[in-house]
Amino acid sequence: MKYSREKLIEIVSGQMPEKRWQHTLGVMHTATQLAEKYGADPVKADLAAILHDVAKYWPVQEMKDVIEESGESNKELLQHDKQLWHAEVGFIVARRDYAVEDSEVLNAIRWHTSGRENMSLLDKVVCLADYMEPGRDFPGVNNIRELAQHSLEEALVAGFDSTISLLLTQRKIIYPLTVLSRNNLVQQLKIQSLGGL
Ligand SMILES: Nc1ncnc2c1ncn2[C@@H]1O[C@H](COP(=O)(O)OP(=O)(O)O)[C@@H](O)[C@H]1O
Repeated sequence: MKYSREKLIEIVSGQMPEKRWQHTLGVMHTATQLAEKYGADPVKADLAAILHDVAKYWPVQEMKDVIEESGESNKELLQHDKQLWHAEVGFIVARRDYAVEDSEVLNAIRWHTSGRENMSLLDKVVCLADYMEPGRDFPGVNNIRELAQHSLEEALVAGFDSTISLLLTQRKIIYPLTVLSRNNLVQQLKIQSLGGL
């Protein structure tokens, strides 16, 4: 890491409006709690949470340039909704500008919006914290918070289902990885329930 936590917070908070920074503070708090509850590393959860939306308010062209110029980015993402780009850009700049080297942290930033198949424990913690931090208010958020008290996977499926349902009502294109991620979690839950028989 290039900066102290305090300095990192100062730099990242300066790149977004106050409201989005309040959301980030909520994600930091919730991600740390979830990490402690489910056995992920709370320090890594906190760092990924600080950086997860770092690029959210970057100009679209700057996000596009970063994705196009990076040797490690998924260029196919540029064919999909711009709203998805900030996670990939966050993943790239976390290493490039802030010298974050931990691949678990980098991946949790990268997959926090779309999810992916076989999400790591830290991916799940950060993605779920993004859905349910205290400042979130959307239909179904309380159900997600309740499910999170006993299962990361149950809560995340409810989170992805709410995103997918909203996109359906808006007749938007669904990024396929989110569907794969959701199905994979449902599969994990099936296996867990068979194990418990
Ligand atoms: N799987 C997806 N496919 C297409 N668009 C998506 C998908 N997931 C999220 N989005 C879009 O990206 C936006 C931002 O997602 P996210 O970063 O999780 O939310 P927020 O801005 O509320 O933190 C969503 O409101 C939605 O419009």
